[in-house]
Amino acid sequence: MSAAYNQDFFVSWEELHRDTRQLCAMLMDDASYPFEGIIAVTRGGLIPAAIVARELDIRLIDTVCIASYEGTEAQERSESLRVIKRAAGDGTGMLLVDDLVDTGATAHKLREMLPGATFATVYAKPEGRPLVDHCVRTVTQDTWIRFPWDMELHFSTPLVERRGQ
Ligand SMILES: O=P(O)(O)OC[C@H]1O[C@H](OP(=O)(O)OP(=O)(O)O)[C@H](O)[C@@H]1O
Repeated sequence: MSAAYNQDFFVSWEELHRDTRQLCAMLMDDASYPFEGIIAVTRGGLIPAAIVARELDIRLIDTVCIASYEGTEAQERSESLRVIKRAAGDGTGMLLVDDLVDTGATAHKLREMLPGATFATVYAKPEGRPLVDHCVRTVTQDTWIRFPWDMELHFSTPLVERRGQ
């Protein structure tokens, strides 16, 4: 974890599912609803996008594929992004879905490429929040969100044993 992150926020599959459904309810009140299709931002947006597609009965799903270079500490986040695949058009009528907006660097690039799209993320941090139209939950900038696909179950030592009491 980078020194800029001081706390973890663990998200279970159930929480992610519930939060994404809540996002869907918000999206149904958006001026652009119903959406013609979804553009999922790989990779983190793929699972929320599948849930949104199910809830909003959307079958047209495109992707925009973005990867981060392993940068030096001095390298700006925006300079470390590499667009592998774009989505068709300018995004008009489409719903962009990602799991998270953090610094906003990815969102900034997406807005440039797809100015017509409505942009939704499940979670947001303050620096990136102004760049998305909808999100369910905001966490502090120093929080690292631990998504369920990055986790695995482990035995948890009882508190008494951990503290040696
Ligand atoms: O607001 P930013 O600081 O740009 O960060 C947000 C982006 O970071 C995560 O993707 P990541 O780069 O970890 O790639 P992945 O989803 O393929 O793992 C997340 O899915 C967003 O796309």
